[in-house]
Amino acid sequence: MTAPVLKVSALTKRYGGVQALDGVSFAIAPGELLALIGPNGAGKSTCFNIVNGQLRPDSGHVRLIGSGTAGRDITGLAPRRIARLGVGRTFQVATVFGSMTALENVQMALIAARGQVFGLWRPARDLARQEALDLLEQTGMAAQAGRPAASLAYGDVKRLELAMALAGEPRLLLMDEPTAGMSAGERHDMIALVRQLTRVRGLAVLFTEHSMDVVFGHADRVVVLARGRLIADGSVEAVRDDPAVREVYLGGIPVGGRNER
Ligand SMILES: Nc1ncnc2c1ncn2[C@@H]1O[C@H](COP(=O)(O)OP(=O)(O)OP(=O)(O)O)[C@@H](O)[C@H]1O
Repeated sequence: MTAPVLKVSALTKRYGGVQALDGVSFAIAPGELLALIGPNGAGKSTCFNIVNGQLRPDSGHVRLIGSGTAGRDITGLAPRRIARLGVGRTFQVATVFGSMTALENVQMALIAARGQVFGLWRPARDLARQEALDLLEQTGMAAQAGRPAASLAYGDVKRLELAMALAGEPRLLLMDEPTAGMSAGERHDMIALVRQLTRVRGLAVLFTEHSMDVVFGHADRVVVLARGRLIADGSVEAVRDDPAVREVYLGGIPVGGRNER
């Protein structure tokens, strides 16, 4: 693997009597599309929330690695600080402002990412306009720029959310079930777009996903959690054929052999 952008080492997290994470370690490289999968309750959300600072692990570390550095320990930093260091996130339920247009939503995201302040001498509608249009173009949303977000189709809202996440110029993007609620065609289009963005921008994407067709059709690598433990980390082919994955994750059913959870 090329030098990673992020490394998690020996993460553990317990909620009362539940061991949600138990010594989980993996890394992700620039330009890589890495799927984090596992059955319900495996620890995926806990892992995400630790990486972006919403949760503090009981032990273990998250390191963000810059070019030529051994890595900055970001464990337990506030989510806002982690975001500013280059870790973005999209959520299962999209977070856009319905009454604002798609363009205004992305402008807001750009302004917020830069910590810019509205000036009385300059109308807000002009701020970051071209950059916002560029991001809408990159996410296939240029034609929808002037439409209120509330009037957009579901798949387009998810694209808009992606454009907004890119406004922070992340080096790593965490995507929580990016294709949840989509039809098979929409799922394919969405993940193909994400795939393209990883290639063009050198962006690393860590995503959780229940649709096995998305994971095994598009990911570069797959990390599998089961009851808080990492049971596999490898290529799509290696993970699909891994007996431990078949047994623990899908009870012996060939992984990727069905489309839905
Ligand atoms: N706040 C909490 N308090 C107590 N237990 C929790 C809490 N959050 C998660 N858990 C438990 O920790 C374990 C891991 O949960 P987590 O949500 O990380 O799994 P997941 O893989 O994201 O599951 P899903 O696919 O269902 O979203 C589960 O057993 C869950 O019930």
